[in-house]
Amino acid sequence: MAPVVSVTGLVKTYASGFVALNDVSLNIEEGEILALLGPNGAGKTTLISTICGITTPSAGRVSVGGHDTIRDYRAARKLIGLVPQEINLEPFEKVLNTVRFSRGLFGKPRDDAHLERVLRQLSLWDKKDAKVIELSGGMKRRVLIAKALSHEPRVLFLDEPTAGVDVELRKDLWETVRRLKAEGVTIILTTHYIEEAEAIADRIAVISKGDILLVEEKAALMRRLGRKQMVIELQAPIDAVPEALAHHALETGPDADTLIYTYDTQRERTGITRLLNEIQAAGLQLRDVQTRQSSLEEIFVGLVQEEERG
Ligand SMILES: Nc1ncnc2c1ncn2[C@@H]1O[C@H](COP(=O)(O)OP(=O)(O)OP(=O)(O)O)[C@@H](O)[C@H]1O
Repeated sequence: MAPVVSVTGLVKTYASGFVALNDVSLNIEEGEILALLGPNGAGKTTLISTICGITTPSAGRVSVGGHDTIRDYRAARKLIGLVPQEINLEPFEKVLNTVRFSRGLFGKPRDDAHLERVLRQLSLWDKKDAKVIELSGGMKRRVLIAKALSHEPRVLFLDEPTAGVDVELRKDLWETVRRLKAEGVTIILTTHYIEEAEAIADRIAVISKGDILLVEEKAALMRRLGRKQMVIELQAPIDAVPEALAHHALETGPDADTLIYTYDTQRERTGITRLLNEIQAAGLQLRDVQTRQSSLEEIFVGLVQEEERG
């Protein structure tokens, strides 16, 4: 199946001469949730704006639903919903009107039943007659999402949708994103909350200094780059790791009563059985053993640091 969004050799050099996107190529499949992760200034917003046809590329091409975003701008733009990072709403307009107006901008016929569904999904229906200025920050962000969904887009871009949104509402937004995916909408989101990407994305793209460092299925990425740690609690603190265990590259925990063993789950042998046997042979008594998987956050920080070191 052809990708719903196809980005090829995209370069964006701003008038200042700054290269914000450096030969970016990326395919986005219909119906997936792709999280775009990257540090501040990496180029996430520039990439989204260029795909949405708001920023003109310096080189390369983008197509959405098979329509070139420059030659066939209107057809491409009709398929796209964009929730921008900045809240740019008319303060004295009523919620329903502002959403209805957005739909009209795309030349779609009036469909109040659709708008009611969208506003109800976003828990905004009881605010439909409120003026934007009367809403809280989280509600305004949901109005932005309602506007972006007003013309029934096939591809929805969310640029940091949960910035400044409380935990409860963030969970509600994730739920909305999942529901949209179930309806077949393709979703691309940027976020600084890595647990958000971990929770809802199918694939992760990491961008740094205008380059895409990787695009990979989340589960595969975590398997490939993830490490596991075994935390071994001892009955009593130790002064140092016994000589007999030195070849295991163990670390000691802060209270010297834990040993931390980092291993690669991809390897055929993890070395766990041997380690536990040798711990027993060294005369150490165990209190408890736990394992933990490194998080996407640790993987992400590692990747970006590697890139920075060049
Ligand atoms: N209009 C512009 N003119 C010149 N430089 C710009 C312009 N817009 C963005 N930039 C620069 O391009 C780089 C990428 O910015 P962009 O907003 O795409 O990053 P981002 O990854 O979305 O960052 P953040 O996480 O902070 O939102 C930054 O260094 C920024 O200063």
